[in-house]
Amino acid sequence: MAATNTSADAAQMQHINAQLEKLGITDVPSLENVQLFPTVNPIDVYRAQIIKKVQEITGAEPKVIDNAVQWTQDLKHGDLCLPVAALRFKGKKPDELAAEIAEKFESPLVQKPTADKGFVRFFFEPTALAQLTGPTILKQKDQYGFNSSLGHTDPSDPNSPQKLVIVEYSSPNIAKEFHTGHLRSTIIGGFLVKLYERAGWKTLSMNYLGDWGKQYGVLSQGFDKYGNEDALKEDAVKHLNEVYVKINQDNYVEQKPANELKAKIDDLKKQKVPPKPKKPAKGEKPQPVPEHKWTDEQEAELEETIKKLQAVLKELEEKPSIDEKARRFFKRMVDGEPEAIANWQRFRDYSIEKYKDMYARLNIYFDDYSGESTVLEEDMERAAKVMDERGLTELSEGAVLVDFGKHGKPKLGKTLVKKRDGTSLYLTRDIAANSERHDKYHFDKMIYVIASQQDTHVAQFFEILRLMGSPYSDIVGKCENLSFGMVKDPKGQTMSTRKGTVISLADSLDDVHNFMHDVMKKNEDKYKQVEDPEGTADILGISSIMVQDFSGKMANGYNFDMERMTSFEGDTGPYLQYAHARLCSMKRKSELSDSDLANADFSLITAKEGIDLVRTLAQWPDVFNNTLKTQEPVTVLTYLFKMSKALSSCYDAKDTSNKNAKTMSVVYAESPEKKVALMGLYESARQVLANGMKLLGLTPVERM
Ligand SMILES: NC(=[NH2+])NCCC[C@H](N)C(=O)O
Repeated sequence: MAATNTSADAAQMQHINAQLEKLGITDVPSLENVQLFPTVNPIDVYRAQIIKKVQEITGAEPKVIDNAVQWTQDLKHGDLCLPVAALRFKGKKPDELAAEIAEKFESPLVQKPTADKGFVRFFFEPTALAQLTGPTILKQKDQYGFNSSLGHTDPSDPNSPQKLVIVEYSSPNIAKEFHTGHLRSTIIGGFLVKLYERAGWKTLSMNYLGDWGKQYGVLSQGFDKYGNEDALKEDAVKHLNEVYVKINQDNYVEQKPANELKAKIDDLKKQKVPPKPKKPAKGEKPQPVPEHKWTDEQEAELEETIKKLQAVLKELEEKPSIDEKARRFFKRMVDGEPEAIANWQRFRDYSIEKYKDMYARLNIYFDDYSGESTVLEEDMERAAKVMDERGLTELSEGAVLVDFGKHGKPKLGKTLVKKRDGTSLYLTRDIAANSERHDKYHFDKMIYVIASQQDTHVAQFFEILRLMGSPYSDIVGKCENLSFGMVKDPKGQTMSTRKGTVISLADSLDDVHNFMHDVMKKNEDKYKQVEDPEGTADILGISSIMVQDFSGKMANGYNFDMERMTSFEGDTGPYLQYAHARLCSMKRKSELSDSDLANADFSLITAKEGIDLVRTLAQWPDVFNNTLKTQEPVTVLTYLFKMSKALSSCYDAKDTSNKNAKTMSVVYAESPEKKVALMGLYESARQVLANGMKLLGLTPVERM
């Protein structure tokens, strides 16, 4: 859980004021509008300035101006821009108003703006921007860009209580494969938790294990037959999966004769019914109906055969099968029989232990391992009663179902909420768990990170909760479903356990690890200097997977392509890690300390490439705020690649504005002051890169 830093904002403001004073800039709007921004960053000073001046010129409300001012996609369109139509100003045409604002606008921080049709484009004074931004980043370090007041019930009061968000994610099924879908849920959920923490929320990571249902009755029988204590302790996830696969094969073989018989009977029954005439295609004449010319004896004979087969089937089905035994066993588990529960409990505990190892590799920790098994029968009973009282449910052949068509949502179809034998379902458990969590934690928001294949399931359970009325409907009002697209194989094919094409988490982590380790070993000198090469290879591998996952919108699927994601070229994890490690190496070689850099004179950064890098670094706080709105990791990632590109164009840039200036290389700097300034700039870039990477859940490496 995150903690807030109550005095941070005041301190930040003081620091910025001191910087401004040093720059001799006093006409900054007494910074009154800065209170619009919960956390103060240089970019906010510019916003405040623009708001103030635009207010003076147009008389528009500061809040309205604040909402209208946008950042630009490309620096050539300015640092911030104002689409004047968004001021909702009656009387003047947008381009006239834009021209008027550009004409009258004056500020020591901002150059003369340009009017571009209905837009006013603001370009910051580069020297002042560098002198404000660089020192701010070097001072705020791993806090730069984040906004810890948003998670408070009153963002302007750091002493007001923090809000709580529960993120439910990962949620694998015990004994079944931990597949790429679970991996995707895990890293997206991990990102959301970090995002909310950085915005000052209290967060709770919840893992809702698939650990209940008849399949655990199947598993128990499998363990009796194929289980091995040592293997269970060694790697429960792997072992239980093997056992589960074997017992399911047995189950399949066992049921094969009955299933074949069923198919045969269906086939015979079909023969009894005369074939239906085919619907004629457009323009075609109706075909004559083939005659059903069976004699009565033949009919009777067929009838007889069907009866015989049905008798055999009945006999087969009455033998206690694995399936039937599993059903009975599960019933005993539901009834809480200690003997029935004992094995299952061990399976669960050992599996969690193993999951924890895997999560640690991904830098992810859960506060609560709940699961389908933890949902209380009495809560499901209570929910069932409410559903009944509200007229939501109906009986159908002994089972209970909801027909959404009768409640204005025909698209959601029908769904079972209780089986004929009275046991609960996945859906029933989700319904009851929702309010249980609220009773336990009183969350302000809960986000379910679930694969899009389950969109209908989530839509159904949310809708049922809404229909159930208060308090259920109030609680579901605080819930969000974050649905993500499917991960496919490199050729874009669906991965399936049956086809043997599912990539398991452990295997894919090991594969990328090995790949990156081989890459590292190719450079012997560097390799020798890496303190923990195995650990570093792991981090690089995981970065590859995560960056690939975050490269598009979450709703879109992608192809799991080991070759592409591990490449050092293109927008990949290794590329970002390399950019970070290179900056670290530069700092080591410069032999400058943080306190040397604290005195960096950023006015010495004059090359266009350097200025553009500063301008990009100044945007980071806005990118963070925007990410909170989109909740999309790609918002962060796109920015980090843009920034890394601005950075790499600095490496061989020459300062054309200054005859004596050399390249932007720290080593060849023309004076000790310039060396410090350049290193200060690169260290600021490293800090922003690290902040962004960590927000995504990546661990930036110092050497590789
Ligand atoms: N509340 C939920 N239904 N969460 C999603 C659970 C995912 C489920 N265990 C699965 O692997 O498919």
